[in-house]
Amino acid sequence: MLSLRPHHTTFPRTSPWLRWGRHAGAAAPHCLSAAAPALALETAAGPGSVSFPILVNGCTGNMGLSVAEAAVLRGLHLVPVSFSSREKVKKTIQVGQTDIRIYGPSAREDVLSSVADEFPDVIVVDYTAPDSVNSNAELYCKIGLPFVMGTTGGNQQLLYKSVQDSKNYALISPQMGKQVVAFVALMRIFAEQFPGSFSGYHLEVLESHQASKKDTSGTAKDVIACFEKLGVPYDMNRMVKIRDPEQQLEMVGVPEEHIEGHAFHLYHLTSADDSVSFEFQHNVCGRSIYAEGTIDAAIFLHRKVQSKDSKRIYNMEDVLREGYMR
Ligand SMILES: NC(=O)C1=CN([C@@H]2O[C@H](COP(=O)(O)OP(=O)(O)OC[C@H]3O[C@@H](n4cnc5c(N)ncnc54)[C@H](O)[C@@H]3O)[C@@H](O)[C@H]2O)C=CC1
Ligand SMILES: O=C(O)C1=N[C@H](C(=O)O)C[C@H](O)C1
Repeated sequence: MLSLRPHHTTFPRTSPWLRWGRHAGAAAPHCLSAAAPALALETAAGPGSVSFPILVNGCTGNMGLSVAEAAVLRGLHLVPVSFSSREKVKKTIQVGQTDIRIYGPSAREDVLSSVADEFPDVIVVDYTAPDSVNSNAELYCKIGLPFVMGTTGGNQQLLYKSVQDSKNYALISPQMGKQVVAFVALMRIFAEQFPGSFSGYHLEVLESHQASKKDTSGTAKDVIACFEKLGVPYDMNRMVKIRDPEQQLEMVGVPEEHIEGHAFHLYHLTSADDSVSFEFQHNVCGRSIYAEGTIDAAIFLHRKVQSKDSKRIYNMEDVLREGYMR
């Protein structure tokens, strides 16, 4: 019998992830192993083939690098510049045949303006840090650079307002993994169809990410918003955030090779009298699902810009609805 009780701050011995963790051996084959060929990325582009310049901001980090590699594999033209939060950085990063020069913050506006002149059809992808979301977005909007914002956190209301006010094009999503996006969409439709249907239920949420993740899962926040509509209030401060590699190995069951890149989420609902329970999980090993989704998002946004679509702000559900769900 599951016994997730309110106000647990640590894992109870009977936590479903502890149970699940015992079967990690069975779960692991579903995850990409570290020895798998570099990303299971197709070289073919999505629906129809297309190529355009793409600038990936945050190439010094894990997601930025994965997206840059995926862009090359999908035949996009990688613009050879990216940025860092640190001023004194004399660095280049090689991705495929391209040497990407990394600039400090003071050069951002000049370099981006030159990029906009040289590559008028460029799409910018941002995978930086939560505290850079708003300032980066404001700059892209000021210069008129369409962007895909994969970075989570920041002030989301302000982010949307910046894009709206500038009439720039943007695709914003804390989750680029298309199958996970479809799951979140399902939860949203569920909540819209049956609001309040889980009134009286109790919700526990656990998320586990690599230790370097600074913020709380943006995806979990979106799913929780659906549970709230279903009638289950939730205090975000109660979310169990696991960043300790030992706990991830022993309790969560993350395969060792993915301790530095995983996103496991568990939502557990219990009825008031404990007689009914529901459990939802979405567990990702590695980053290929996000990198592939991000390239689809960039291709989608490029098409919207080229066709001068009147809608300016998109999310990943828009991408899926237009047939990019492969
Ligand atoms: N939308 C999605 O599907 C996903 C979103 N993310 C989000 O992407 C962001 C980055 O994640 P990771 O790559 O794992 O982090 P990371 O820490 O590996 O990389 C971030 C990089 O950005 C650099 N950076 C920080 N501020 C910057 C700035 N102002 N300008 C340029 N570069 C800057 C850092 O030096 C670092 O190299 C996080 O917010 C994370 O939550 C991560 C995975 C999937
Ligand atoms: O930082 C990550 O790794 C991830 N961040 C996104 C989020 O916060 O929802 C998506 C996924 O969980 C991976």
